[in-house]
Amino acid sequence: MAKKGKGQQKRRVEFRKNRTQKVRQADITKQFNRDEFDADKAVSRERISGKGELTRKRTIVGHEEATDDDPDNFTVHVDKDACLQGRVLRVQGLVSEVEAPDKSVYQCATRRLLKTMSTDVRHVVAAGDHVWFRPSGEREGIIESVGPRYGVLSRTSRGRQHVIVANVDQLIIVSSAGEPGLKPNLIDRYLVTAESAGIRPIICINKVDLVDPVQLQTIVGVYGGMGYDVHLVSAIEETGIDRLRQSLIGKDTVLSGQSGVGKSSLLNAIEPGLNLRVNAVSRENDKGKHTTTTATLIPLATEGHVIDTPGIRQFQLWDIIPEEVAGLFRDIRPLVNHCRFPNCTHTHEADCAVKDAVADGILDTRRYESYCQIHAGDAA
Ligand SMILES: Nc1nc2c(ncn2[C@@H]2O[C@H](COP(=O)(O)OP(=O)(O)OP(=O)(O)O)[C@@H](O)[C@H]2O)c(=O)[nH]1
Ligand SMILES: [Zn+2]
Repeated sequence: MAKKGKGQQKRRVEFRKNRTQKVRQADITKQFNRDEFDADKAVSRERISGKGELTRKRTIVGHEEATDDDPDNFTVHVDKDACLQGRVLRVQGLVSEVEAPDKSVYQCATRRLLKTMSTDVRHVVAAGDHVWFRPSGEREGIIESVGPRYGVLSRTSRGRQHVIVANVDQLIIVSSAGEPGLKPNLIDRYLVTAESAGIRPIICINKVDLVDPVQLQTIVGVYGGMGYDVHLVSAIEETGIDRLRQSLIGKDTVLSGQSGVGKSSLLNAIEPGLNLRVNAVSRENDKGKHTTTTATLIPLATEGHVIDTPGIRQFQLWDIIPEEVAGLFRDIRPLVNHCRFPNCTHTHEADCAVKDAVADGILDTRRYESYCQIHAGDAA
């Protein structure tokens, strides 16, 4: 018996040694491919309800390239000479506010044919959509076609995907170095949400004037090492603001983070008056019935928009199932294929490459703990 036990132990040690080698060879950082956030892919993720499986699927509603006689594939012919291209700034009931190329805003209804195509999305038109619309009357129009979507923030209600905002380029995760103190686990939650939606996350640590920069080295190292952009800024002292402002140009950006971290102060520092416009929209939303879901794109002076909704500012993880979480952690994803069990949850199993990576100092312990919390569905 004792002999067999020893043999087994030896095999395990061998197995682990081989695997550690393979993992090191894989060179984790190489796999953090920024091209994933390439807008061209126009891909959104959809869950096959009940099975916990994921497929990647193009969400195309009324794609412009197609013809009327092809009703099954969500295609509509658009007379481009009579229509304008625009961007939906927000949707309120049946009316969409659409920004034309000359920046004027049209109040648009939606063509009935498009509405009948609404099968797997609750609303045919969502804030952020790229549309073709036919102008009519005084700054009014009809939306004729909706372009493919990427970077979709959505939630599922009663088995249907409810798009809150589409075509978001990036999510700025705002946290603060002090008052309130840094909460890396909360940053991890936002990262998981962004990764799941295919939106490029940017980590912004505000109020660096309150701490010794040395205190932030570890966290900057961990996230920077994974390929994330990390900005250390102070809205009050205006440090790092120029670089942050640059990253917003020509992009559609959602800003989120806990209350009090300085989101409003940062918006003020980036562009005077921007925060006032955001606040005006928030106040207006508060009056409406759909407080948590009415997203609004607010144009920036330098092209691009910031997107604000009270619901998105402090949003929680949406629609993420436990089995998905490891794949959304950039530092854990390359390890999972090396676990002994294909359905390893990386929490209690033997011969788990993720746990071994923590023990070997390859994976940051705090990140692993964060994974365990999110996997267990614990609140931040
Ligand atoms: N020391 C320091 N304080 C800051 C900085 N930025 C903002 N603050 C202060 O932090 C507090 C909160 O700032 P806000 O900009 O209102 O924070 P917010 O994230 O918009 O908060 P909510 O509107 O509640 O979501 C205010 O008292 C600001 O003056 C900074 O860079 N350094
Ligand atoms: Zn494992």
